[in-house]
Amino acid sequence: MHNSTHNDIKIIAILGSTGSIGTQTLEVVKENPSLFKVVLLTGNANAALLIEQAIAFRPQHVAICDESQYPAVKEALAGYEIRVHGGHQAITELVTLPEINIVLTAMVGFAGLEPTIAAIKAGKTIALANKETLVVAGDIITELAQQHNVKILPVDSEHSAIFQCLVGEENNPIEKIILTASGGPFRGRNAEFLANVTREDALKHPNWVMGAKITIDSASLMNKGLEVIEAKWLFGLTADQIEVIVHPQSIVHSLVQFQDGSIKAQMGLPDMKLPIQYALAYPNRVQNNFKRFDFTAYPNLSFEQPDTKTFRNLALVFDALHKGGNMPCIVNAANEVAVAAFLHKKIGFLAMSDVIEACMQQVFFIARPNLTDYLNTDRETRIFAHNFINNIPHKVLQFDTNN
Ligand SMILES: NC(=O)C1=CN([C@@H]2O[C@H](COP(=O)(O)OP(=O)(O)OC[C@H]3O[C@@H](n4cnc5c(N)ncnc54)[C@H](OP(=O)(O)O)[C@@H]3O)[C@@H](O)[C@H]2O)C=CC1
Ligand SMILES: CC(=O)[C@@H](O)[C@H](O)COP(=O)(O)O
Ligand SMILES: [Mn+2]
Repeated sequence: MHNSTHNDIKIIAILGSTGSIGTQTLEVVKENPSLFKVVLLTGNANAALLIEQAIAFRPQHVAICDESQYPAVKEALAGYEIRVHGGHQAITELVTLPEINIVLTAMVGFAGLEPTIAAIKAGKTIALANKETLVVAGDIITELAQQHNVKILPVDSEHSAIFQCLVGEENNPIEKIILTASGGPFRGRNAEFLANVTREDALKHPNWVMGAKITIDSASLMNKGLEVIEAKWLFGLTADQIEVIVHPQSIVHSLVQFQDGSIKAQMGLPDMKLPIQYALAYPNRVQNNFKRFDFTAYPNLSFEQPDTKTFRNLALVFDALHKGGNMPCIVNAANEVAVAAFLHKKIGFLAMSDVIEACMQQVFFIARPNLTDYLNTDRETRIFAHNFINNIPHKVLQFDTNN
């Protein structure tokens, strides 16, 4: 384990550097060259951006998961002292490089699980954006982190907020946490309206610019469901200690209530660079020029109950949490397939919850899964979900007058 003082440079691997979190992380690194240096950048298919990032930041290694893009990246970086790797397995090996202090997991989906496990086993601090890792196998990840004395520092804005509220409260038990949700672009809408929304409608998040998958998750409230499970594992809570409240302005990023009833909140403008910087610089705070919050510009911060009858995903996630075992892993895989199908206009918005519910009912339940069980559950759920989608009657496919 490397211990850093305020003045030590931290050596960072960014998994998913070509995405929304990845590119913002590079902005933070660029602003703080005396604090952070990247040694590994990875992308899935965006070879052009990965090449551009490699030339700008000069990491020792880059890896592209989509092996068909490997020759292009290799050729473009031939004149530089940068080693180019291809395929998923390369990432799982590269995260163990001895010089790495922090692995920032910003790839999307289940693909984050195995590299994160490898990084923890190698003793690396994890700056965790990839919430799906904890949703799928939170028990294994948190136990491994304890065994290897590894910190998991949250990047997700809500969890960073809670983490920041807990500083100095190490001996004070949490009564409950309150996760804020924006409510997404369809807040206040009914099922009749949701039946006809398109991918373009759902991709218009009111407050955050993010990757497509998490943006759809936000619109369906699945993002908040995934965050409930993420919070359970990060902070050692029961489902009953986690409340979700809709806060359309996304200024209060989340809250912690202690046993004396006192509530602490962390606030600020919606900008992921702050939680990214906090995770990388932890335990220090670093001066920056991010736009500051002005209370008078937001005279009405509001809060309301989530509508879990219309947005069924959140209720399904609480069911999955109460059932435990491999049920959250089933929910995650079903949701990944459903979101991809929605983005490809194969199913409508409401059908995403149908896919998840059917998988929860039909995929084999395992009360005490091991890692192999999780990998099998993920694979079997995807097969079941694809079959289910292929059998959905035409009338519930996504309706889009533009096509
Ligand atoms: N965006 C945000 O503000 C927030 C995001 N998060 C979480 O962070 C993670 C990343 O989100 P976001 O940055 O928005 O997503 P993006 O879709 O913008 O970026 C995803 C990144 O992962 C890479 N990637 C995609 N599929 C795979 C795969 N199968 N294997 C390896 N790498 C892959 C992409 O590569 P390429 O582009 O080259 O294909 C890209 O670098 C998600 O888990 C999300 O829930 C959490 C809080 C906020
Ligand atoms: C920026 C971030 O952390 C996202 O997870 C965000 O919270 C999504 O917004 P919703 O509250 O709409 O899910
Ligand atoms: Mn979040």
